[in-house]
Amino acid sequence: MADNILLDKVGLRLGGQHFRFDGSLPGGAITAITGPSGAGKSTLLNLLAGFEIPDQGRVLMGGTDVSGAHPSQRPVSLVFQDNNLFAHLDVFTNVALGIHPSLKLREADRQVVLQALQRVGLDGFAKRMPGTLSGGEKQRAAFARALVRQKPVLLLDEPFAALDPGLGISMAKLLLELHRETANTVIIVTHDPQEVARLADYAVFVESGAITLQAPAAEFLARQDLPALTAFLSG
Ligand SMILES: Nc1ncnc2c1ncn2[C@@H]1O[C@H](COP(=O)(O)OP(=O)(O)OP(=O)(O)O)[C@@H](O)[C@H]1O
Repeated sequence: MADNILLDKVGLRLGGQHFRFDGSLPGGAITAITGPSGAGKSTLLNLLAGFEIPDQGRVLMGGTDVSGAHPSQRPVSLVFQDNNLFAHLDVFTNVALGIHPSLKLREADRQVVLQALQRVGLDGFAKRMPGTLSGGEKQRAAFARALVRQKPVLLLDEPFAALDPGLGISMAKLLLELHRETANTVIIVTHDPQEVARLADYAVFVESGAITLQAPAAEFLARQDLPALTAFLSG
C-alpha cells in the first residue's frame, strides 16, 4: 500500500513561471507541503495528480514512472478545498463516482458507499444534494469518495482552509484516523503551521518554484535558518 513518491529533477514551465522539483516524499506517511503564496505548492500537487505533465524529469509512485499518465491512471485520490462534488448528483452518487465513473454498481459496491458515508459521519445523507450540505459535510462527502477509491496515495489541497477552525480540527482528526487505518501516503498542502504540527510526519517547504527544505516534521518546525520558513512559522 505504501507508495513513496519520487520527483526526479521535474521541470515545468507555466507562462513565465519555471518550476523545478527534486525530492522524495515518504510512503505511508503524512507529508505537508507548505510555503509562501504563489511559491508553487498547488503546481507540485498538480504534477503528482497528473493535471500537469512535466517538461523534464520524472514522477515515480511506488517505483512506477507515472510522469505522462492521466490522473485516472495514477494511484491517487484527491480532496480539494472546494468544488469536490457535482452539484446535480446526490451524496450517494457523488461518492459512488469514486468506485466507478460509469456508476455501474453491484450491491457490494453500494454497501461500500454506505459504509464510507457512515465512516465519515454522514449516515442518512445519501439522498441529500450537495447544495443542502454545510461546508464540513461537503468535505466529509469528498473524504468518503476518496475512501472508496482505495488508492495508495491521497492528495489534499488545503482541504480545511474554507472551514471554521473547530471544524478544520475535527476533519484533521478524521484524516489522521483514516490514515492510521489504511497507512496510505498522504500529501497535504497547507498554509497553517499548526496543521503541520497536528498532522504531518514529514514536511516540504516550497519557495519560488522549488523545494528548499524537506525534513521530518519536528525538525522542520524547529528550523531557524531559512528566512521564508521562519516567516511562515511565525504566521
Ligand atoms: N497555468 C498557469 N499559467 C501561468 N502561470 C501559472 C499557471 N499556474 C500557476 N501559475 C503561477 O505559478 C505560480 C505558482 O502557483 P501555485 O498555485 O502553484 O502557487 P501556490 O504556492 O499554491 O500558491 P497559493 O498558496 O497562493 O495557493 C503563481 O505565480 C501562479 O500565478
